[in-house]
Amino acid sequence: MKPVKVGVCGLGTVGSGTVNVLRRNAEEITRRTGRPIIVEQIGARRDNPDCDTTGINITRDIFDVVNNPEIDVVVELIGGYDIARELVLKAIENGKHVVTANKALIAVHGNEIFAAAREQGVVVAYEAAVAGGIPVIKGIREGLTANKINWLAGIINGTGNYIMTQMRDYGRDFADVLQEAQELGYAEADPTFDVEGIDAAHKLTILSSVAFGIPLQFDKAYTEGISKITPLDIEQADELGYIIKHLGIARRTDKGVELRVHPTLIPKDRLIANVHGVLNAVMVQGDAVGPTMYYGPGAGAEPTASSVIADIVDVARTMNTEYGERVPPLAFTEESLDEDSGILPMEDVETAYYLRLHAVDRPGVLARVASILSEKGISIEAIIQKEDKESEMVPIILLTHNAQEKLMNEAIREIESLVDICSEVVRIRVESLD
Ligand SMILES: NC(=O)C1=CN([C@@H]2O[C@H](COP(=O)(O)OP(=O)(O)OC[C@H]3O[C@@H](n4cnc5c(N)ncnc54)[C@H](O)[C@@H]3O)[C@@H](O)[C@H]2O)C=CC1
Ligand SMILES: N[C@@H](CC=O)C(=O)O
Ligand code: NA
Repeated sequence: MKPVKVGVCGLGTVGSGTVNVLRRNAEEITRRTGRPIIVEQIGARRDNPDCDTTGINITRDIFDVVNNPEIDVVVELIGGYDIARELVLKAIENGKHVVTANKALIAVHGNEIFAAAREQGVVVAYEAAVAGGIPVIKGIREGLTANKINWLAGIINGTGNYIMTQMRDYGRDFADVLQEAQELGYAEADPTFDVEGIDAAHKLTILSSVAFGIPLQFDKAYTEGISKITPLDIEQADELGYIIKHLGIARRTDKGVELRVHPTLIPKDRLIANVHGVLNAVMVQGDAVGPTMYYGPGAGAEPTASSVIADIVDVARTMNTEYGERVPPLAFTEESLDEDSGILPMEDVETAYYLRLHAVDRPGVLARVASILSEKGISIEAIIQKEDKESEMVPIILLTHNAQEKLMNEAIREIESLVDICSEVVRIRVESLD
């Protein structure tokens, strides 16, 4: 059968992984696809020593690839927002199918890109954009199609999980581990995207759309990173029976959709609490199936290539069908996307909290803190007051029951204004995930 001709734009970590795996497993892939998939052209600023490109046409201008009439599928692996958007829109205009690993692009410009793809009748596939090698988009979009999905929660940034695991298990320094994650090819070009939760928010935005059938709304996601997590909080959480993980959480409530990324205490006995290193996991709760979890490598050259190539194969299988016969890009038909389903402001979210205060060791401090919380209707589940014979200051750890974020913000402001409280209150949200 006629081969499918692919043009790869960007020959960094994922680009080289994709070319290497496509070539190494060519025979196996053809046995599945029924037709060969060949790399016709690569657009790259420079050669990559990790990738043998012998016999492949290389151009330094990625727009040569989208304008090449021979090419059926453009694979966008340059990353970033602006040039990637221009490249993908041009490819679509030229009638090419597109495969991308770029979550920033899909989360921010996806609504525009999918509309353009529909207009042209082409596919834009993005499995690699969420949780690297885990086929979670396919899992939700196709495998869970019978379900009303109520919530999902995931460890969806490999770099962040790798850093937190290395810090907790080996006491390593944050900056050292981040540098290692960059060398391993896990981190984004701008690693603050990983550390400050922006990358996770991109992925959560995409997951919420395919799970709930809502337009992509990255600008409404609440985002908090991992840079403020301290060894002391990791230790205290452990004593209370919890582990701290950086989670993306999307939940449908009567008031709107929660879309939030932040460090979270989760009970140590949950399966997802044991997902460490560069591994990712996404829990998805469907009304028919119940709880499910998708687990595997969240970053890295070949794991990500695995998803990119799965998308290329999907395109190869469906490129000769009508647009309406294919799985819609966001799982729900475009007409049925719920435009009115608002994202809940963070102040309206309800969750439980871990609070750590530093107080002067004087009688009555704890009572005053408890009274502030109680006036806001926030009830306390557990308190640990540490003794420190060498200091007048003591750490106090509180676990609360569910409370509205707005009321918790007010309570924290009042607690911080007490004369016996010596520093900012540390607040980490707590989720039971059951
Ligand atoms: N590294 C990973 O584990 C994963 C990365 N991704 C996504 O995959 C995409 C690529 O990521 P990586 O391969 O890690 O990045 P990378 O930085 O290793 O590779 C990007 C390559 O694109 C090239 N490039 C950028 N702009 C270009 C232009 N205008 N013309 C020609 N070449 C250009 C760069 O020189 C670089 O070689 C990004 O969107 C990233 O978010 C997704 C999942 C996992
Ligand atoms: N930088 C990302 C790469 C995969 O999406 C991560 O670390 O998860
Ligand atoms: Na994936």
